[in-house]
Amino acid sequence: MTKTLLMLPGDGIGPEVTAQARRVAERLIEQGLALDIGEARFGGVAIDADGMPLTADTLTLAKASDAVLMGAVGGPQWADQPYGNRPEAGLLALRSGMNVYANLRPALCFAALADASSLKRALVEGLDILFVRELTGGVYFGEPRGIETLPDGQRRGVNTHVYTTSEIQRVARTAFALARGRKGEVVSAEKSNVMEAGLLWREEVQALRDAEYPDIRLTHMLADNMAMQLVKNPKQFDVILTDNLFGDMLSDEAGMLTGSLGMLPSAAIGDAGMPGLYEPIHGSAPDIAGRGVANPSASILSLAMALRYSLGAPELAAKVEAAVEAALDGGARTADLGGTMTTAAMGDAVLAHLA
Ligand SMILES: NC(=O)C1=CN([C@@H]2O[C@H](COP(=O)(O)OP(=O)(O)OC[C@H]3O[C@@H](n4cnc5c(N)ncnc54)[C@H](O)[C@@H]3O)[C@@H](O)[C@H]2O)C=CC1
Ligand SMILES: CC(C)CC(=O)C(=O)O
Ligand SMILES: [Mg+2]
Repeated sequence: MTKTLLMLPGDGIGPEVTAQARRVAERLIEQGLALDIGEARFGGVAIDADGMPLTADTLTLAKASDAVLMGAVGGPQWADQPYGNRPEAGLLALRSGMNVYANLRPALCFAALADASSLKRALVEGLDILFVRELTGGVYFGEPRGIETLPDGQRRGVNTHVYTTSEIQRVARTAFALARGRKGEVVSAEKSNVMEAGLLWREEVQALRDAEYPDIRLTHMLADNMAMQLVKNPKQFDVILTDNLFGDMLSDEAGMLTGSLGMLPSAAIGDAGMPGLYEPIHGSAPDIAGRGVANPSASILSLAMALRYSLGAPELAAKVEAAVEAALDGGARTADLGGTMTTAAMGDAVLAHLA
């Protein structure tokens, strides 16, 4: 049966990198993949055209698709929007609306890029970490939130870091299940020493492991220590389970271990059979947008994750990943990787291995 992919290119470098992922998807369609590709406005461009970053129609389309491939949203043009109408608020609403609570962020160091990392080759060669980040709860979503003016004239900004048992359990189940197909190890990161929500996280993850996944080796690590351990000895980690905020920061840090933030894809998934949301972990990169120099690898690798987790084509996912690896082995490099290739030339280099 023909599957459907909704593309949401978004802002900044989003349209530039998703254009290359689209070329890859179109090549696979030429080769027999049964896939319909649609596209909709999302983020800042949707604010400009429709007055809001995520219209009800776009959310309906996303939920009716098998997979959504998002570019990136945000930029200085929309900095004066009311907070709840910013491009980034649209992304939070999309994640929440699709109920994609588990964000898989693989940090894989391709052999050809071991010298592109800011760490020494020996520390990153063969690196293969899978972050499982909680995506629809925690401090990005907790209530109350806002900025208020106090009686004495000071202003007070409030966000609430909050988790419930079920929110912790469902993402932890995803991490444990994925760990069974890897090394059977999970390290869970929180700040249980200073945050009650972190203590609850630790207790619930441990209880779930004891009750349902006794075969998994679970350890707990405070998130600040993990930030340090990731640059000291990143290969000690296999699956990392963490919350929305710490997962956001720790996975960007891991991006540099692999050579560039422009290499890291992600998959946001929910309950079995529901559509997934796929996106690079990077943002809209206003500093390089419009110049055609962004690295499209993370977007192409996000398409591969969509093929694996939502489009029923794991063999094509592996084929796309192998094509990216072959392009890198052949010397293909955008500026972030120390090269001079344009975004489109990098796309060409990947397509050359998908003949
Ligand atoms: N998922 C999303 O849509 C996200 C959106 N954002 C938004 O993006 C905007 C910019 O945020 P920043 O903090 O600058 O983070 P960013 O991830 O956009 O950029 C950080 C740095 O990495 C570089 N970079 C990122 N992706 C790259 C790529 N594919 N190729 C080469 N270089 C790349 C950028 O040029 C920049 O120097 C903000 O409005 C932010 O809110 C940030 C993160 C995620
Ligand atoms: C809502 C996003 C802009 C947050 C973020 O940086 C991310 O999810 O990686
Ligand atoms: Mg981020």
